[in-house]
Amino acid sequence: MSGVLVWVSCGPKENINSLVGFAGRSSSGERNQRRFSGLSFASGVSAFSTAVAGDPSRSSEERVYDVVLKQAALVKENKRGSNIGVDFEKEVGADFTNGDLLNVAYDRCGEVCSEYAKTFYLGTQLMTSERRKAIWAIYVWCRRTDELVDGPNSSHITPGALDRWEQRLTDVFEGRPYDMYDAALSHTVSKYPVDIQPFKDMVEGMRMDLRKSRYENFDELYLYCYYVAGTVGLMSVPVMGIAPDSKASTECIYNAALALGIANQLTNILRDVGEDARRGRVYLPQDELAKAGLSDDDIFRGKVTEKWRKFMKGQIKRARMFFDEAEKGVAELNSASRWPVWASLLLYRQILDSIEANDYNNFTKRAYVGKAKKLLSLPLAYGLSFLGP
Ligand SMILES: CC(C)=CCC/C(C)=C/CC/C(C)=C/CC/C(C)=C/[C@@H]1[C@@H](COP(=O)(O)OP(=O)(O)O)[C@]1(C)CC/C=C(\C)CC/C=C(\C)CCC=C(C)C
Ligand SMILES: [Mn+2]
Repeated sequence: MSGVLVWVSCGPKENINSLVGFAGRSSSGERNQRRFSGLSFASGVSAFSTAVAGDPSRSSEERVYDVVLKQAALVKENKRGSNIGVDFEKEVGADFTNGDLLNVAYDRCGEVCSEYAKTFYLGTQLMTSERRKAIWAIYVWCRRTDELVDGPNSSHITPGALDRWEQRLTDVFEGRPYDMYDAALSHTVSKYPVDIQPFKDMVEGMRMDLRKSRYENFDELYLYCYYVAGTVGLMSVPVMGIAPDSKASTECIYNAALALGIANQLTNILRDVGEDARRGRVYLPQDELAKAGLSDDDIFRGKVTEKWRKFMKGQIKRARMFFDEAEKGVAELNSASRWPVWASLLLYRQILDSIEANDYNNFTKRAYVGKAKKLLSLPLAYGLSFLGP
């Protein structure tokens, strides 16, 4: 690995092996079927750069960390969170400067959110109304983007369609929304220091899903997880806000946000092994499978063996390490934003417990968190949200 990566953690300094490299790669140094179909495509293609591109000799972790530093710097420049971006009133077409229409647009985002992510929607109720609306707008954009490759029309999605979606994103950021949901996002990005890069990177993740169905090693998988989920953390922090009395560095808070996205996506992958295999997809790192004496065929066969249990234990351990890293940052967020974050963290984390309770049968049994456990997690999250910096 080239260079030494100094990872900024919000917690007490500790010397853990790289979360990325625990399964064999060298340590990176000190670490401190409800579908949303509201899609329409705009025309127009342009040339796109891969946001987290650059020197392929550098690890994904290093390249993604550059993005974390850049995002943190942007928010810092803006003194951790007032307004930058385009002047919405000036830039956006007359229709959407109408406050009523804008409220309708945000309400629509809220409706989508409550339909697709009920618990999360509930969690946003504690946030201030402005922040809540902005998080809904971001949620809807992410959901629509994900639907491009995961939704009912996914078989028709081409790289060209993703290019057009990315062009449309640029238009949204420049104050030219195409529809109501876009208008809400245009407004959000004009009010909060939200940068376009994590959004572009999520589109890049969708491109990756189109062209790739195997991951050679964890470095490749890490990049995918950043693209499709770590980005969500980076998009959300500028809206959720940082506690005024937080002494933590902005980098460490972004790092925790990234970790939560990665942890969620790894959990998603472990939960969906059987489902993904039936679609011909194996997200698990090929080199780690081989090291465990396993292959794609074992996954397609779907038999829980001792080898599989052992392998899964390692994968679950790694996902938990990312959750631990994320936990260190939640207290640093603005107090009203902590509840939804704790709720999503606790609920997603319990999916890992459920995989264990299913004796690692993630081929034919879907791990889920039952209603009772969900209900218990919400007051627990509420209690935890009082823990400040
Ligand atoms: C407050 C809060 C939790 C905010 C996040 C809200 C938001 C903008 C969510 C968007 C989620 C979304 C639709 C992402 C698109 C890609 C995708 C679907 C990723 C998977 C999510 C789980 O969805 P689901 O279980 O429905 O998956 P299926 O499509 O059905 O397979 C992901 C696994 C990733 C979601 C990632 C997050 C929610 C990251 C959250 C991180 C933060 C909010 C940062 C918190 C800050 C600190 C400091 C810890
Ligand atoms: Mn999905």
